[in-house]
Amino acid sequence: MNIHHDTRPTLNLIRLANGEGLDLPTYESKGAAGIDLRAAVEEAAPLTLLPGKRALVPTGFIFEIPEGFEGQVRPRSGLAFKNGITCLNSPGTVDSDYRGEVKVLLINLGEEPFVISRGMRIAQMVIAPVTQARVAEITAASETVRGAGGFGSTGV
Ligand SMILES: O=c1ccn([C@H]2C[C@H](O)[C@@H](COP(=O)(O)OP(=O)(O)OP(=O)(O)O)O2)c(=O)[nH]1
Ligand SMILES: [Mg+2]
Repeated sequence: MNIHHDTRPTLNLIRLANGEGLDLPTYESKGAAGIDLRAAVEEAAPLTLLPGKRALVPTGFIFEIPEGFEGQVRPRSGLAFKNGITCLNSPGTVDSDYRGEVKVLLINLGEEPFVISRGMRIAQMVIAPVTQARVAEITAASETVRGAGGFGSTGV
């Protein structure tokens, strides 16, 4: 007998009033890395993002990111390629202790106005493990071959 345990961490979602009727955010293909996030703007009031402008777009859900993980809010490449729409703070960080609505900070880097309608898939969230380091102040850095060289110090 084969017993398969689902070892994936659980992502609890809480639907907010503005998320009523929206599809549950989900992986759109079997191997998708990100969960697509949908715009919870009002049906009757699509959001027009003018060139160069930004907007914080609601998703209609609280995501309870499991402890030891983060949610990375990333752009969708199709919107970026076709319309110049991206996430200004990419990748956005959703902390595991955040209990507010997940929002997406979109910016229009294209040349045309972009209309965001209710339910449009505007970004994706990748659930990724994080390590919290123990922070310790010391007085001198240890020596390495690289030393302070950076920002192209090894050539092109
Ligand atoms: O794209 C994003 C980025 C952040 N957040 C939420 C979840 C995250 O846990 C919280 C804080 O984000 P961050 O730490 O990046 O922003 P901050 O400017 O440091 O705000 P805070 O002082 O609240 O930590 O805002 C989103 O909903 N979407
Ligand atoms: Mg912060």
